[in-house]
Amino acid sequence: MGIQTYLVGGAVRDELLGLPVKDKDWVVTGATPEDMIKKGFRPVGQDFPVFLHPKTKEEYALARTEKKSGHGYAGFTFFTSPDITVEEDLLRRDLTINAIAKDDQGNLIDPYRGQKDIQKKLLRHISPAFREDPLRILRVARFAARFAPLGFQVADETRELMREMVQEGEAAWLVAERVWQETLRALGENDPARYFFELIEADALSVVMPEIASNFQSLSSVQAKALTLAQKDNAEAEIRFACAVNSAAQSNFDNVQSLCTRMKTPKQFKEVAELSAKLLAIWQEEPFSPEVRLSILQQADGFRRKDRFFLILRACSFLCEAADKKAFPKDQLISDLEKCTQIAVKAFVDQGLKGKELAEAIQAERLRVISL
Ligand SMILES: Nc1ccn([C@@H]2O[C@H](COP(=O)(O)OP(=O)(O)OP(=O)(O)O)[C@@H](O)[C@H]2O)c(=O)n1
Repeated sequence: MGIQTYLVGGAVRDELLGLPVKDKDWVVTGATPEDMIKKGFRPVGQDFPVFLHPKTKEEYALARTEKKSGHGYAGFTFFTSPDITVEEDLLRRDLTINAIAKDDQGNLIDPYRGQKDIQKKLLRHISPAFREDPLRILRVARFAARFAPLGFQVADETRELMREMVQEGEAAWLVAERVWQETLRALGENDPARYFFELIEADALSVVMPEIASNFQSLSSVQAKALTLAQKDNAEAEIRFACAVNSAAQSNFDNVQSLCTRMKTPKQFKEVAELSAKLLAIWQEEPFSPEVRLSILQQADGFRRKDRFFLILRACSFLCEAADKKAFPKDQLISDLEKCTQIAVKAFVDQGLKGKELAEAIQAERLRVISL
């Protein structure tokens, strides 16, 4: 038989979909780790049968079978041997469309009918082994978010299986950091709201992100609409996140805070989400006087954190638009900020003002310029 190399996974899928191919993953059959090292490949990690190509640095994995040995994501043992066929390797994978291989002659090896599912636009699991990895619940939701605009749907039986896994408590084993990683990737997809809807369909959102489960109960929720507006405007991930987690409820601040802390989201995501919720509440509840506008600039630290302030303002705008509320006064606040930043602080210092006095004088001047 000798050593055979196959292109697998996302690269083959994307090629068949006519999409640009990003990462190329390869599977090698008929080889031992020693064979790979002799050919100049570099092993990745200690006991994982994955190697980097000496030139391209692409990943070459020895064909393997996997077996679950515990709960959640940690418990996996795998078995690798030169006898394992590419078909056996494909069987352990998640979705049929991800389980097509291409040999070096260009022939497709498609034992689980991935091409047919590409035609039918179905995200369908390959075998009951799908349930061995709860992360796949999130992956399916993420692939739905990516491919929904191409007309893809999750197959009924896969939805059913995902629901069963959640009922059996499998989703509860997902560590928060993994949930965040998948969620961040999903936020960048073409239909990010679909990710949350698929998790609702599987009854998984209330397990992995209970703090925001109520935000996606309806397809036309404000959060879903805001998230879609943000995506259409190519908005940054922080803005998309702020749209997804926002809620008019008073308990929202605590919810966002606990969600971000639990998932260990980067600081900027937490701050943009919290501050946009805060600014919206101020704007909705108080008259939009120069004093309130100045207080908004200060509370959001717009003077020092201008880039972050713009993210917050855009998140607020999408949320207001989605709620059919009057437009958020983004341009007004930007203009206020510009006027304030033009104040020559030096003139006050030159007058001999210091400390509290200086701060008060600048404050008064800021209020004066934005009231003009
Ligand atoms: N929990 C997982 C992770 C990965 N895979 C398999 O490993 C391949 C490579 O995984 P990955 O690079 O994460 O995904 P891609 O399908 O390449 O998708 P992306 O375009 O998002 O990288 C997948 O196609 C799938 O066959 C899997 O079955 N189960």
